[in-house]
Amino acid sequence: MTVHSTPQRQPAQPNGQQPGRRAGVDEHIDRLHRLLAPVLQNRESITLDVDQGPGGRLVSAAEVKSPVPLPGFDNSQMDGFALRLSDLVAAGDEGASPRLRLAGIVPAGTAAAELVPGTCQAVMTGSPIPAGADAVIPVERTADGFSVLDAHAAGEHPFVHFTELQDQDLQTGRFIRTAGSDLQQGAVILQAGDVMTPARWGLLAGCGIREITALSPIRTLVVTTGEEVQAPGEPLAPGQLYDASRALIREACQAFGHQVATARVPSDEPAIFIQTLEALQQQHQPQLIITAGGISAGAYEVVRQGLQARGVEFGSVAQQPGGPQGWGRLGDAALVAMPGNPVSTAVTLQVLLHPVLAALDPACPPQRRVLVHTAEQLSSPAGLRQYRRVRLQTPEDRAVAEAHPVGGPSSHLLAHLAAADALLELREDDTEVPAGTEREAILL
Ligand SMILES: Nc1nc2c(c(=O)[nH]1)N[C@H]1C(S)=C(S)[C@@H](COP(=O)(O)OP(=O)(O)OC[C@H]3O[C@@H](n4cnc5c(N)ncnc54)[C@H](O)[C@@H]3O)O[C@H]1N2
Ligand code: MOO
Repeated sequence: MTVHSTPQRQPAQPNGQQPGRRAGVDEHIDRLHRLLAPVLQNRESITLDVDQGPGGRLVSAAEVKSPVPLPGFDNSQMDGFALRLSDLVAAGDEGASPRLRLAGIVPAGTAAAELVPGTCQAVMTGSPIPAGADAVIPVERTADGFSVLDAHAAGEHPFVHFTELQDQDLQTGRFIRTAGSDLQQGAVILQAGDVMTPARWGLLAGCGIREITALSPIRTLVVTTGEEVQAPGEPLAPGQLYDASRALIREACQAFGHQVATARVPSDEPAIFIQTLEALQQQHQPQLIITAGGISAGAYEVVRQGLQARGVEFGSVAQQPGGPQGWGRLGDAALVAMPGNPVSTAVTLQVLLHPVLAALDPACPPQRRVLVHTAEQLSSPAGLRQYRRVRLQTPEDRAVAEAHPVGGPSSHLLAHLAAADALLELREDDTEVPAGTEREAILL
């Protein structure tokens, strides 16, 4: 959505942040948890067509039991001949290689006739096992292979000569996949809260189930702001830049399992911002609203100016990047106002929001943390938890990866963020961190 800016912009009143009072990172995570928990408490469910598949990360809303066993019937694991082992043993009694008459052919997808004693039937992988047969001998263990099928088709009843049989070929049940050996009829195949993996979709379809109910994905509305920010592809006037954060937040939230709508409000006029935001909220009915930009100490802080009057709080978190933060309710939705620098936005998503969503939403994959060793000497401001963009490399003789910084700590270094594979977490009391120090990193 595009809204034209007003020619005269109103400077913001002095920053609403409490000077000197910074919340700790964990304290702010708790705060976001308290904000989001009631909003995400009663999730709606949706009905999904198993054969179509909606895509995305979804979670089952109810238990599902299988109406059928798997396999659904005894069937062959090999292309070969179904027979009764006692017939085979009897046929080889004289020491000669045993032979049995071919009495029928069972293509996959057809019903098998009962096995006549002293005969065998040709079966393909997946063919039903004729009643009375107790093993399948693979076609490779016969003298003439499936050429005997031609003779059978011509109306003859040729012998099948079995050769090079070994002890394991003569085990009862050999190469028969019995009904229910994978799954019993009535067994629970999905619990409420299970994440829908490709194999689970396959299992539902394999059990012939047409519909399931899933938790409705969290609806998230992403709104980027700032008169200087333009949509990719538009011409840039002096001082303007492209909207990187909308794509960045959209993809992160989709990876969290959300259904995402996005908009850009290129107006630094708080009244226009609020009006547009309310229209978007009405249109998309989001449970979570994420804004980016316009919250710090500048003269034109459209998000803070607009939302403070609606009870949204703004303050500082003792982390870098991502210090300035806003949080609150806007009607039925929880709102998280993220700082505008793209790396600050990314750190807010990964460090502050992700653990809260992972705790509250079974569709959200967990944050992945690993222990690493710093590859070089680093410095960090006292009192802040600093997140450095790093590449992880594990030397051949080590078990723990080394974290190599990618660029400096500044929050505009988007290309460096894109080149990193983790956020190295330096602690509040870290000031000079020697190479080889063990710390945690969050995988991106
Ligand atoms: N005097 C102070 N100045 C600043 C402070 C402070 O405490 N005192 N905090 C700094 C920190 S830390 C951050 S982070 C930023 C946060 O600022 P805002 O949230 O108000 O964001 P903006 O000013 O709107 O933008 C900051 C920066 O990011 C660019 N931007 C914004 N939106 C996008 C987007 N969608 N895609 C790409 N880039 C975007 C914008 O052009 C600015 O360069 O404030 C510091 N200043
Ligand atoms: O805390 Mo800001 O996010 O560094 O640039």
